[in-house]
Amino acid sequence: MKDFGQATETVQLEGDGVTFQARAVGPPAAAVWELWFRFTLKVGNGTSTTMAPDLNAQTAKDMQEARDKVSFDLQTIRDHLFGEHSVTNGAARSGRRNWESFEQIERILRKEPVFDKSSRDFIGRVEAYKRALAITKRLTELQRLHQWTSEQAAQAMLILSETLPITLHDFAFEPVLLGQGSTDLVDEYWKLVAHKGIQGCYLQTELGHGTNVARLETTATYIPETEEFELHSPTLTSTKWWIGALGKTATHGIVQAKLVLPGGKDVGPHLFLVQLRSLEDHSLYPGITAGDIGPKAGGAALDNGFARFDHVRIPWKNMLSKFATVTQDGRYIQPQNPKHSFAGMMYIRASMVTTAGWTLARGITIAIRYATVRRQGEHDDRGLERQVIQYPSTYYRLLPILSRSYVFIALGRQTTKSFTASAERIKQGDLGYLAEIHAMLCGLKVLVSTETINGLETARRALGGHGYSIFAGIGRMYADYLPAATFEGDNFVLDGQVVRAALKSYNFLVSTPDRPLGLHSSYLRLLRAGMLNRPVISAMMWQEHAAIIHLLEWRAALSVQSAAQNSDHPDAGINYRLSKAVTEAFVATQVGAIVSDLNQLSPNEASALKDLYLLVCSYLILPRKAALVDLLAFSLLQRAPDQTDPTRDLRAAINAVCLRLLPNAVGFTDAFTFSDWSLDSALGVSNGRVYEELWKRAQLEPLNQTNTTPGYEESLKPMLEEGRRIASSTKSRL
Ligand SMILES: Cc1cc2nc3c(=O)[nH]c(=O)nc-3n(C[C@H](O)[C@H](O)[C@H](O)COP(=O)(O)OP(=O)(O)OC[C@H]3O[C@@H](n4cnc5c(N)ncnc54)[C@H](O)[C@@H]3O)c2cc1C
Repeated sequence: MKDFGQATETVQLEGDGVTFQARAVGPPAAAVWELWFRFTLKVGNGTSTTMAPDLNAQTAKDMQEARDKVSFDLQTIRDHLFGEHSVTNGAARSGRRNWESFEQIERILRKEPVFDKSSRDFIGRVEAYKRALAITKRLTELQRLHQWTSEQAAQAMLILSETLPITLHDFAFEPVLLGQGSTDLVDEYWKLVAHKGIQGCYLQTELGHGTNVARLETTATYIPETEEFELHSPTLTSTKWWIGALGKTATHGIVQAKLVLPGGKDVGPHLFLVQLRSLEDHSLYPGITAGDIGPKAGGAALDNGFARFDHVRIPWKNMLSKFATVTQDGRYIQPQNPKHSFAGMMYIRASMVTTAGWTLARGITIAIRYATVRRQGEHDDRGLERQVIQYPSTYYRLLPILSRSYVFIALGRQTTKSFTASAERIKQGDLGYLAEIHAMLCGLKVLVSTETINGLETARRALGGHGYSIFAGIGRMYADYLPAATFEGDNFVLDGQVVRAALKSYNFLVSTPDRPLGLHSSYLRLLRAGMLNRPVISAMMWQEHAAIIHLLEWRAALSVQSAAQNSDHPDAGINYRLSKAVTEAFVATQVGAIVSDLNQLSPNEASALKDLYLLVCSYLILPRKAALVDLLAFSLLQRAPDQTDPTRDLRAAINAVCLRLLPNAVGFTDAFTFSDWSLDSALGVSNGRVYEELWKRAQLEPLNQTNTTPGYEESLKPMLEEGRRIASSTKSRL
């Protein structure tokens, strides 16, 4: 190693056609090394020399070039994405207005120091929890100050993208209390709930039981003499567990407990409002033992908690008795329709579709931006390596995620709309579509959470090693999002509910062929028409949304028919397969509806979006997807006489649509309009300068704040000293 002293010195290494040069500038201890290399390219008989570009500066150029290539008007795509979905004062707001509201909310949030994200990756759990409370407090103040609607408040949460205990109040406690409480109870509490004068949680799961609600052990025994219920946790396994916001935050909870009537009759789980903590000093109420369940794989800021009840008394009116009730003298009045109680869960699942869409949008924005500026591999005549997004194995992974995020956002809008409409009808006692909507939401919840989890991990891996850094932003999101596959119904359990509903619809169709079919089971109409209309496969059909959608509907219809006719079929994966078939057919038809609306747009934008949605449809059939297996199993995909591989045209079509989408990939992610502040990712920065951003963030690492590392004196130093001492006294090799 050469000591360069104070002077600027240069070393040079020459290889075959390449010259590396390195120069040290400044004093030896703090020399800044400048490295560059020179290519000597032989062109014909002559020789030309090219300086390799500055990799760091190139990132910004690559990003700009990618933006220059975008073929569509960004604002049109953005307005499509933000779509018409909200009705205020009876007037539909356009996508533009909706985005403006988004933008305005973000401008307000960005100014607030409490929402600063720069230190969040370096803090421990207690700090993360305290930060979440501070964020929640300010968010509530801002909502009041700016008179945000609940929809705007939800937008603020999406923009912030933080895990907050308040989520449980908004998405679980409030809808269940207001939807299932008696009029008197709702009258007493709605203002406190709306203005966050109390904080709620939803206590269903126990240590010993989650999915099987019927076997919950917590009891609520009615005492007619005092007109009270007595809540009790009789065993360790009856301890409520995993409850979001219960650990430290909630003042109140809705407890799912077995209702025991005077005389000891158990009439199964019912809901009760329980005050958990004092509104004076936040101490736990007598008879209640509660706390945080400890660290998790993600969600550090959320206090998932446990609770046990030791003969805790609550007043009679605290039973959520809109549908089932106990009279003051202790008689049980059954609900007219037990399905009424689905409504709370349905609300949460409907909102999960939108969350999934925007979560995926964040992940894919980071991945596509980074893959655009990251260069690896062979270099071209400018000395530039290839942008990793240009590798087929990269764009083939990333573009389908992009297309899915667009679909989930649109589906979320649609789902919330239809849920709101049906909730109104349910309130009026019209339960006609309840089962259908319940099945649809179960299926969608499974599909969007599974795809979002898979999509985030795929996007993270596409970032290479840097994807593992917390600064990339995807790992944190993945860890926080992961339990969505489990809460609000374990995905594999929900598959069973989708299948049960599908088989029921099929049986109705067989027994009453003229019965109208709901939206979620409209694919069954194909069985009515007979087998003659089975699709004819051709290379061209992979270019057509309608043809692919038709194929997916056929797959669903034949899968359900086959399962119904072979109920003793020994297929352990039948629920998973069938649920996927039914939900993917539904999603595909929804995509069809979105595509038919695109004709209102000008040709450039319409054709770009059509390609994006075509990729969603065709990707539903790809290998590793259950659909392909089903299509082959039901002979829906047959080999052309001149082909050996019946999937070849499909694979070629997917590659072709990816190549058409590729120049617009950055544009599609820009249309989400995430600011750098909101995205909070070193690899997803809008200007492409990812290396500078990584460098900047690494300097904030607390370990880097001292010259000598913490732990040096007590551990590292003695170990090194001992090692050197032994080395100096050891004569022979071990
Ligand atoms: C981060 C997080 C937050 C949560 N928040 C809350 C909350 O606020 N309130 C609350 O009440 N709960 C909450 N939960 C609990 C959550 O609702 C349950 O974890 C979920 O319902 C699954 O129950 P379980 O964990 O007991 O799993 P189990 O029911 O024990 O399931 C274990 C396995 O068995 C399979 N399985 C179980 N039953 C069946 C069946 N019938 N058919 C086929 N397979 C089956 C499942 O697929 C799973 O693989 C939360 C959980 C997490 C992870």
